[in-house]
Amino acid sequence: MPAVIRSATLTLQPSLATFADHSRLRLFSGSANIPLSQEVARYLGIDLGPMVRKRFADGELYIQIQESIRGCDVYLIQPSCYPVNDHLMELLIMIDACRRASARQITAVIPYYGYARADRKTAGRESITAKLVANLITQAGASRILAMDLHSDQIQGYFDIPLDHVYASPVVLDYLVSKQLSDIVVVSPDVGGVARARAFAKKLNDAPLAIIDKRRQAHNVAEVMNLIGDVEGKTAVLVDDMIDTAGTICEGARLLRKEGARQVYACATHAVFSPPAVERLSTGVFEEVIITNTIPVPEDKRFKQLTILSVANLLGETIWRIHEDSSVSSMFR
Ligand SMILES: Nc1ncnc2c1ncn2[C@@H]1O[C@H](COP(=O)(O)O)[C@@H](O)[C@H]1O
Ligand SMILES: O=P(O)(O)OC[C@H]1O[C@H](OP(=O)(O)OP(=O)(O)O)[C@H](O)[C@@H]1O
Repeated sequence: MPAVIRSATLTLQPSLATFADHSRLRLFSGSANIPLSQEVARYLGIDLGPMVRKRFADGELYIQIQESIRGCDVYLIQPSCYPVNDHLMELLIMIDACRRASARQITAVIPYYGYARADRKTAGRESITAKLVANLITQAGASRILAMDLHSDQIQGYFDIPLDHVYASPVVLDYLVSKQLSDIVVVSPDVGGVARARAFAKKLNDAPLAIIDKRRQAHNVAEVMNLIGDVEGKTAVLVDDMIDTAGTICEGARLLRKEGARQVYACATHAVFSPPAVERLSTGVFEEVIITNTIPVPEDKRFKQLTILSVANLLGETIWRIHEDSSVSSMFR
């Protein structure tokens, strides 16, 4: 089922485009999301750097950068999405290869940060894997990180190297505004997402906010309890960082319908889409499911109500600003 893929309206400032000095800027893509990397490269007006990536007979990975990057500022684009361990290892090997090739600065561009939900101990004898991953990336030789919509803010502090954290919300808001929806109520599908939903509501002319009280009795099992706020007769816009098995967002949508919402939209940055997400999302409970391309969505995971928005321009602009030592936060004001 073809989904609509839309690019953000964001464009390079002409002055930057005209006088762009790309001589020290190098962009390489891991294998996790090559179409996104190509779009970012297009935005920046450069080619992706040549790199050999292959597997030995025993499954071990081999990476070789195929041009000199001595003294260069290198940007490595790799979301650590499924299969997370392979993509993470690939990123680590790419960083190591760049470090040993005398790159001046290595920025790991991680549009989706896997293992982010293991960001604290929720029970005894657990790992804080999000911190372990931060240690691995830093130890491999990254000098800075560019991440998008991290599951929780504390992950920023897991890195002792500079981290730029950007939001996909301008792209999603742009699209939502273009739909001219009326009587919107922004809904957080759980208490953990309230700050994100509140910021979203503020940008939608201070739309009212509702909150769902979600519990998890077991991993990957979402149970919604109560709704705080009024959705009767309104257009409910559920906002989340990711859709994994879609339990959270679908249980939430069902509750909103039960409480009288006229229509329900789902907005999430990261389309993790583990089974049975697609079956759950395509039942018709949603008017539209709006996600971005931080994680590639293969054809067989696309459905009628799905809209994919591109964050490539946003990432490209951020990379340019980092490279130029100009403000990143001013993009979001
Ligand atoms: N990748 C994961 N998928 C599902 N659940 C996960 C994953 N990594 C960690 N978790 C568990 O999620 C909760 C997070 O706790 P909250 O209170 O909802 O923030 C925790 O039980 C993790 O073990
Ligand atoms: O599609 P699903 O399989 O339901 O998973 C996605 C949900 O899981 C995460 O929240 P989490 O349960 O970790 O709660 P939190 O936001 O309160 O940390 C995430 O923020 C989504 O809400």
